[in-house]
Amino acid sequence: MLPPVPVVIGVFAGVAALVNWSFNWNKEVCDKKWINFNEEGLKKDIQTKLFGQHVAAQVILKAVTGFIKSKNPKKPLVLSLHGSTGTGKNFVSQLIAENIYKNKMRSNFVHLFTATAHFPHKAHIDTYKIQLPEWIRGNVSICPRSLFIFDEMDKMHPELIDSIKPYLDFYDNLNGVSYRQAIFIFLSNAGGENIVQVALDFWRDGREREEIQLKDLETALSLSVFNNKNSGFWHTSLIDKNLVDFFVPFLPLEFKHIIQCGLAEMVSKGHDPDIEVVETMARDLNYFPKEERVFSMQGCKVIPARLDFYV
Ligand SMILES: Nc1ncnc2c1ncn2[C@@H]1O[C@H](COP(=O)(O)OP(=O)(O)OP(=O)(O)O)[C@@H](O)[C@H]1O
Repeated sequence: MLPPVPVVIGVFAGVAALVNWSFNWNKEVCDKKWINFNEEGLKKDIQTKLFGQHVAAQVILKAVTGFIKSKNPKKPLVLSLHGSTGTGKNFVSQLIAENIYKNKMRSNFVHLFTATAHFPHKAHIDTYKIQLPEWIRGNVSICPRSLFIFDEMDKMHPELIDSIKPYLDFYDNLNGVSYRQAIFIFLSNAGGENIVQVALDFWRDGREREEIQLKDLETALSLSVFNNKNSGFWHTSLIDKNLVDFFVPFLPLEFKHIIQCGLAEMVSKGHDPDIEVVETMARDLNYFPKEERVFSMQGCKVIPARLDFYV
């Protein structure tokens, strides 16, 4: 005998609910289960994984921790990271994401934007400058604690920069969306050569690298010394309204940091760390000044590819 219709419907509804639940239980949502700042984790990662960046480490740790712990931020956190290639700007942005979002860089609430890749055609700027704010607005309305990483900021079109300025500002809300929980990280090489100059001056004066303080680098990061037209523009336009909370300098890396990066890379590739292998690889890289070979030209960027030839 067949079961009565209401029982069949009930069983079907139950199965459907179970399927729906099992499908959704692991779906990332904008809540504490998925977004939970690990203050100690960030501190430890910055202290143990980021090499040779004592100034940036201190500023970033303070800025991010202070902002996330603040009950009532008046604006989103805006960090601008500056320095030459391969010094750890993308890397530290990843460490930040990893200690806020359970899904790390794969989180739906972490957004990486590279103007030259996402918006490559200058002729389409009028469309882009509508799309970019819409994209930010859409993401923050889904999750107020969104993280935006803008790479190659110095190559971004001035009108695009203008289009995102309102979201970095002190507004309570814009069209019903509040941006005060969001974090914006801008990455650029702008000012990198000035930071290098400070590091070189310290080295020539026989002073320890660790003596370099943020105040020694402030001129290097100041607007007056930026000569690139675009980076000058974005810097002016963000600085003039105090939209950037912290300008963070990344120092050029030395031989000993290349060794640290190399050993860490060996471990992450599943090898036993081998100092001889790493030293051989490190010696084959390019350094400046030419004679003394103090600072690495490409920072740690080429290490993952180079190491493969040595292990
Ligand atoms: N200071 C550092 N400490 C530890 N690892 C580093 C550091 N700098 C670079 N690395 C390693 O090198 C890789 C490339 O560095 P990263 O992408 O962060 O450089 P970048 O400063 O963003 O360079 P670019 O300006 O060219 O984008 C990182 O993924 C990391 O593995």
